[in-house]
Amino acid sequence: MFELKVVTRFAAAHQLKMVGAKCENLHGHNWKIEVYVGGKELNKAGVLVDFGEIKKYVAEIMQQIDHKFLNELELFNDNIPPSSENIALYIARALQDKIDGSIGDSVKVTRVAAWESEDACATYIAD
Ligand SMILES: Nc1nc2c(c(=O)[nH]1)N=C([C@H](O)[C@H](O)COP(=O)(O)OP(=O)(O)OP(=O)(O)O)CN2
Ligand SMILES: [Zn+2]
Repeated sequence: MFELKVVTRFAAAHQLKMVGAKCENLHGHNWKIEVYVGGKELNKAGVLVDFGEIKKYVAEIMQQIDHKFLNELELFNDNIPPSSENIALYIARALQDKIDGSIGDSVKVTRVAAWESEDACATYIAD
């Protein structure tokens, strides 16, 4: 098994109702996102998938959330609040959709880590 990692960043605002009172106030973060994809077979170029292809898809996904008020996006709601956990889950699903539609099922998103500060990170690990 091979695993690749691509790192990106986005800035956004959010409010979270279910955690400490401080987080109920409108505030923002500069999230650092680590995306991992894995697979067993290398192509003729000797790579699992071109880093550039994954970077392109991740950049497209970032456009949906960068510099947005996340609570107002259709991606999130009261049942799916824009926590770092749900942000990681959204990115994982959106990236897998793009991979399925282009590369095929030889490459899977294995993990997405969403760092909302230097010392706090939520990771979604695919089944
Ligand atoms: N499991 C999660 N816990 C929290 C999340 C989250 O997404 N998943 N998010 C928040 C809020 O976004 C909040 O803005 C962060 O609060 P906090 O951790 O307190 O951030 P600080 O940088 O201010 O850290 P201090 O240690 O309080 O200085 C909260 N929890
Ligand atoms: Zn926050």
